This record gives sequence, structure tokens and C-alpha cells, in this order.
Amino acid sequence: MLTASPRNMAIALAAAAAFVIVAALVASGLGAASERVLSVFFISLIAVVGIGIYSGNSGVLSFGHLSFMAVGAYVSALLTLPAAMKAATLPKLPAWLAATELGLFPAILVAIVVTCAFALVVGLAVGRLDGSAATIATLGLLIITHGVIIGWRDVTRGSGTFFGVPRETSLWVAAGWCIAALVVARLYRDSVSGLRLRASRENAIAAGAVGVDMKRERLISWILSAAVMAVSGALIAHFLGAFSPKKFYFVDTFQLLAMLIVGGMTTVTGAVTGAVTITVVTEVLRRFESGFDIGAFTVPQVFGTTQIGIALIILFAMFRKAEGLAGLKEWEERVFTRRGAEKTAATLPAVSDRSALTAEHMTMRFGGLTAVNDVSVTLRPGEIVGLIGPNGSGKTTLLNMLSGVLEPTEGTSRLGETKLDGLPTHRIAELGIARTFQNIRLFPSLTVEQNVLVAGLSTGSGEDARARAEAALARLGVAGHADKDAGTFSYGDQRRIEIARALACQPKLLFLDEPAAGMNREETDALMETLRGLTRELGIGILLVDHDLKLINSLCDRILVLNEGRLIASGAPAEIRRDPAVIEAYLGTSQTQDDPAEPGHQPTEENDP
Ligand SMILES: Nc1ncnc2c1ncn2[C@@H]1O[C@H](COP(=O)(O)OP(=O)(O)OP(=O)(O)O)[C@@H](O)[C@H]1O
Repeated sequence: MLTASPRNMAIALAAAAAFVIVAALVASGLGAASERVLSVFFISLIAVVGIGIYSGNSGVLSFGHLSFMAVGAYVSALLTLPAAMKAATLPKLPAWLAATELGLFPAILVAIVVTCAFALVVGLAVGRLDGSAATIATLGLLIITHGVIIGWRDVTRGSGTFFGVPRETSLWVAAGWCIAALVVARLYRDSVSGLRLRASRENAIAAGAVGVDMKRERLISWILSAAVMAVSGALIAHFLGAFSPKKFYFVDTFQLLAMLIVGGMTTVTGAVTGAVTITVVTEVLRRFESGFDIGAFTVPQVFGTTQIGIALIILFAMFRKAEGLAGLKEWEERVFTRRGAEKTAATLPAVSDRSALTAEHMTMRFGGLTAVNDVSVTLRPGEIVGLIGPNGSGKTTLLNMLSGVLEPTEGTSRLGETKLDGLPTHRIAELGIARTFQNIRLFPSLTVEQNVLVAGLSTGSGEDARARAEAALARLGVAGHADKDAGTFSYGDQRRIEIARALACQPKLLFLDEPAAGMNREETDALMETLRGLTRELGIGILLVDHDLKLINSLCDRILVLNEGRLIASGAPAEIRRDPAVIEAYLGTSQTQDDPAEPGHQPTEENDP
């Protein structure tokens, strides 16, 4: 399933194919030298797009992808090398490999399969890491693969040149595979898997909370990108006819990453822009590298002019356009925006399974601090429960434990008969617990519609996800914003979008952490009405953390009061207002019972994961 408009996608794919075909036609008219430059450009573009499939969508920069290119090159070359040549130069090859002589196309297919198997093994390990640790692991992959190629002399000729490879990569072969790579990358980006991965790039915790299994999505994109790199490796091997392990090491990694970073990692448009920019600059600077004359003045040879030029472009891009020259959107997403809001007739389904969430003896210790201390609660669909307490009393920590964001130090919880202990956030979201965050966690550079759609696609069957997303947006009154980036709205609107996103998960229970923060009185009243509707009409259970006691008193069926991590009271609003322990600990003895707001409350950010 595609998450982008089919019309936009068709335009983008047709334009990509047209770009490649027109460039190939022009180059073939200009002669052999131009054909060579463009062939290398196409092969490089395939590699850039390949790295982009993983790094662009996941946000994890990879230094290791040329390993996959190397595997593709060596595997395909070993399969196409004439048997006589193998007998003469690689006498220790296994007999079946020595006798194999394939054409380029089947050799590329085998290279893809072998590279994907290699990527799967490596990906299972790299996928356990995050952020810079993952990036460093990819660097290790590059170095280790290089070492293995050099050491495996009987098969790779070690650090020597692997020569005699049939030069079967013509301009049009490269062009054909380039179109295929652009199409695959573009389709992947706007596939369900691609959208989930982009959501996790924007905010991993929020993505988990709407049902995205980030590790699985990263592995899928890692393997797909390895397949594309294998094609690039096979093509360059059969273009050059001879290559050595150096071809797949730091210099080319630098060159390809420069293309990706300068153009913009997150889009296929960026990959093309970066590849064109760096290729043009490289071709121009290469001509000046050996020195040149300006009138009477001679500019001497400067070793590394090309690399210096590329480095300067990267610096320029970082300072002036940190997201790359193409920015965060595909070109056609900018040109063909949707026309206004679409009215939806879709409605959100009512909760059918009324299983309660039961949590017992929940305890969370951070070093010496016990943030939540032996708290037991039960929450049922169809009721609104308020969770109040002074700053630092453990409200958000309890929410984080119940939604799987934090693993409790002690305690156990279950939804109906299903144990939640140790389950990852995305599994808990799938089971029917959705949430919002104290510090808004939207996917800021995805559109409002994509923010909500990703939740629908990751939690339900997926079939009615779009309808659910539209209904959730309409319910919160933000349907008119569907096509704008979520990060561009006011706090109040962002909170509504975040609630709509949680609703699209089709939750039985909805945890809202200070949903009215940043809203004025009118907006708060409207939100209260919406929340009442969710409970009365759909039967969703709500656990509401807020410091606005007016909101809590008028909305909640029950109130739980935490103080210093302990549950000090639980009951109907009227009981809680009269409870001496609550008045003492929460409102303070000097306060009257009717005092609606907690004086001195400061929203805190320190604990939001
Ligand atoms: N990840 C963490 N590491 C260390 N201490 C933490 C962490 N998260 C929360 N705490 C501490 O646990 C205590 C409870 O914090 P928590 O945010 O749950 O309280 P809260 O009731 O939600 O507060 P507020 O109303 O200000 O949002 C605080 O003292 C806080 O500093």
C-alpha cells in the first residue's frame, strides 16, 4: 500500500525515468567521454539512493554501505569471469564456482541475493544499536569487510586488482538499473514500512507509542538498501572491468555520502540533486587539479583539489542548508499540494473489548530516588480517571510504566488476561493502550495526515487506517490541517493532533499527559467536550494527568492522587476534595477546597523520555 497520493507518485516516477532517459540520450549524442561520465554518474546515483533508503529514512548515517557494494561487485564478477581466466588467475576457487559463467543480469540477481543474506546477518547485530553507536558499527562493518576481502586472496585476489571482468555495463544498462533504483527508493519511501521508519526517525519513542516496531522497519530498509548497493557494485565492476578493494573504501564512501548529505538525505530528490552537484563539481575541479594558467599567472598543481572542493560544498550545505539542497520534501510534494480539507464520513469505531488494565505494586527507582512507590491501579474502558499530584510526585513516570516506555523496577500489569510486563511500547499500543506526551512528541516534518495515518497503519488491520485517521482528525477539529507539516502548528493544535494520532490507534485506553497545557480556557472547554464524547460515545477509557483541577473535577469519574510516588487517595472528585491527606499534601493546608488551580506549578521536562 502507498501512503502518498497515487497521482503524485505516478508523476514522480515518470519524471525520474524521463530525467534518466533524457540524460542518457544527450550523453550518447555527445560522444564516448560523456557516455562514460554519465554511466559512472548513474552507478553512483544508484549507490546514493541505496544509502538513502536506509540512512535517509532511518536517520542513522551509515559508513558501511560500500561493503554491500563490494560484495555485489566481487560476487557478480566471480560469476561472470570467463572460466579460462578463473583457471589462470584464481586456481584455488571451488570447482563449481570455477566452472560458472553467467551473463550480467543473472549475476546481478545472484549478487543481490548473496548481499541481502550478508546484510541480514549484519543487520540483526547493527539493529540492536542506536544513534551514533549504530553509525560507528557501520564504520566497523566497512573496515572488517575490507579486511576480509584483502585476506581472502584465493577468491578475491587480496589487495591486488581483480581484472578480466567482462565490461558489460553500457550507458543504457546503467540507465535501466538507475531507473529501477529510483523507482524502488521512491516507492519504499512512501510505502507503509517507509512511513513508519520516517516516523521513528522523527521521534523514536512516539513512533513506538503508536505501534511502530522500529527495529523491524530498520532491518527491512537495511536489507533493501543493501540490495540496491549490490546492483551498484555489480555495475561498476562490469563497467571498469578491473577493480581493487580500495574502490569500496573510504574515498568512495566519502564521495557518496557527500552526494547524499549535500543533496538531502531524506528524499530521492535530494539524492539526485546531490549526485548531480557533486558530479559536476568533481568533473570541473578535476580539470583544474593539475594546475592551470590565468593569463601570465600560473596556478600550481594542488593535490586533492577535488576532495577540498567537495568538503567546502559540504560545509556550505551544513551552514546554509542543514537538511540538504533539496530539503525534507520530494519536489512533487512541494509543487502538487492537496486542495484544502476533505470532508470525511468516516467515524471511529466504538470499543468492543472492555478488558480492564490492572497494575499492581508498580515501583520505579532511578538510582536512589523512588519516583513511584508500590502503586496499584485499575483502569476500565468507558471511564475517565484523573491522575493528580504535585510536581515530581510520579504521575508521568507511572504513565510511562503503564505504556511500556519505562520498564518498572517492580510490579506487574495486564490488560484483561494479557500480561504487559516486558512488552515493548509498540506491542502495548497494538493491544489498545495509546498515549500522548507531556512534552509534545509529534513527527514534526511529516504532515498532520501522515502523523495520524502512521498510527492507524501500525495498530489496526491497516485496511481501514486511512478512514480511521481522517475520522480522528475530524473528531479533534484538525482535519483542515491535514496537508501541513505537524511541527508548524501552535501548542494547542499540536496537542489536538497528538490526541488525534493516539485515537487513530483505536485504543481501549487513552493516556493523556497534560493535554490542555498551552490551551486557553475556550480551547480547554472544547477539549473537555471532545474527551467526554470519546468516553460516552466510543467507550474509550481515559487516564488524564493534569494540573488544571477545574478540568479534572468536572471531567473525571474517579481521581487518583499521588504524592512523593505513593498513591495517597483514590475516589470520586467530591471525596478527593474532602480528603484531608490530599488537602494536606497536594493543595497545602492554607488552600481552600474550592481552589481550582495548583499554585506554583511549573511544567517539568526532565522526566519526559
Ligand atoms: N528518567 C529519570 N531519571 C531520573 N529521575 C527521574 C526520571 N524521570 C523522572 N525522574 C524523577 O522522578 C520523580 C517523579 O517525576 P515525574 O515526572 O514522574 O513526576 P510528575 O508528577 O509527572 O511531575 P510533573 O507534574 O512536574 O510533570 C521526579 O523527582 C523526577 O525528577
